[in-house]
Amino acid sequence: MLRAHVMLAPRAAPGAALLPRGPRPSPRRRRADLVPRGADGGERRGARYGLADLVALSVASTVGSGVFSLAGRVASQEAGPAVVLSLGIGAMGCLLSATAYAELASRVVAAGSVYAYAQATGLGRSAMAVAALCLIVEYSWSCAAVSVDWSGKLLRADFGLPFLQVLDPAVLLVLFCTGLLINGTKASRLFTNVSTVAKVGLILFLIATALMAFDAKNLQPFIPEEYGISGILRGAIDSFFGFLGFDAVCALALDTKDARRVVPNALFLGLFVSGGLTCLAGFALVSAVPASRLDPAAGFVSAFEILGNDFAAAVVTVGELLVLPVVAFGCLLPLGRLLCCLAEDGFLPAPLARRDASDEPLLATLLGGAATAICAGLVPFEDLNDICSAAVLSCFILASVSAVVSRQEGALQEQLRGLLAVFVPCTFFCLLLLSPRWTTDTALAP
Ligand SMILES: NC(=[NH2+])NCCC[C@H](N)C(=O)O
Repeated sequence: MLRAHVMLAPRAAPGAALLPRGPRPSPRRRRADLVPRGADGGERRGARYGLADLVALSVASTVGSGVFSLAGRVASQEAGPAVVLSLGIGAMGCLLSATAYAELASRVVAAGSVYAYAQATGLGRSAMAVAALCLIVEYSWSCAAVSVDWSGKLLRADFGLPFLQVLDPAVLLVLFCTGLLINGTKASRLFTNVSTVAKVGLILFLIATALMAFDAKNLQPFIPEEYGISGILRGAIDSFFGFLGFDAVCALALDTKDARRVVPNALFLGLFVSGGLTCLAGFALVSAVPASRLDPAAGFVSAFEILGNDFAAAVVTVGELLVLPVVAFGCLLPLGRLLCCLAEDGFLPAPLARRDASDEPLLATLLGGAATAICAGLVPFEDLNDICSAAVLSCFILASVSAVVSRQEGALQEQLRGLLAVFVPCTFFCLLLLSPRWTTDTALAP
């Protein structure tokens, strides 16, 4: 039997005190507040994450291919110096979805992200099932895709490590991330924070080094004739992947102090930092060398080679390998919590809902890690990428419709729910059918 994990409740219910301060919500929205069952506002005992941790996690799981692969690729093949506009449009698209996530996260404290939002707004079991499936695919397959991409870079760098001939580095990375998660919050938080600081440091180094070679001539013409506006928009679609991952923080709501305030703030702050760094890196790249001379597969490395700065090129090659694993980790972290939440609701076998002494979903994390390692070892990269993109888009659609439905009342809300019970699954299957056509050969092909 399905056990309601979150539910609609009147404003006076326990937990309402945790609603964010600031401008008072309109009376209409106040009546539709969504609060989790339980008198503690939904937080688990010993909620351990704060704003800085969540922003670090958001940047950790978001900043990656946008800087290291997509900026160079879009600049050299689709938009020229106007790559900055492509990146900006991609970031704006994610920011719009982030507003829906933030509104819901300020009203629902649960580990299930879009799944919990669909549940709390009463979208019905089919929408909840689609949400759960999309989230599992998003977390697990994007972790596998990032690991496969990282493994390709490692093998190309050819450090002469004999055991890499036998063991697949992508599988090893997923197992490493799983091991860290099992080790508990302390190890995970340390790894995330240290890797994020290193990643931000590396990107600031890239930006500063590239800007030192700034030449305004490289930005002329800003929109090359052969690419035009359509090139900028194609580039925006490709760069979209570079901004995904910001929603990972929603899955940590139960582990966060004052989640209703902290999670929405972390969503925006994380996306601002990630978006700002990625756009600035794109600008620095095309201002340092002519976009047409960049190697689409090796963005910054090729730029520094053209500039004759071998030291910077070596720093990027090694630095990228060191800081990318945290992107895979950021994808895997929410997966165990989601599986645990699904088990609590009766969608998955009950043992998966078990938590260890420090309240970590041990079995669910192990299962999620093992399944992801198998995907990383067996599924071709393009398939991972296509299905993952379809799943993420479905999650964004679900978050937006949940936000819209939760603002309505009475008969209109009922009608919308009925409509969406059909619309959501249909959209998901259409996206699945269409995905190979519009995402193959985009983003991170190794
Ligand atoms: N939850 C996700 N979809 N994660 C994928 C994150 C990928 C990350 N933005 C990158 O460019 O490497």
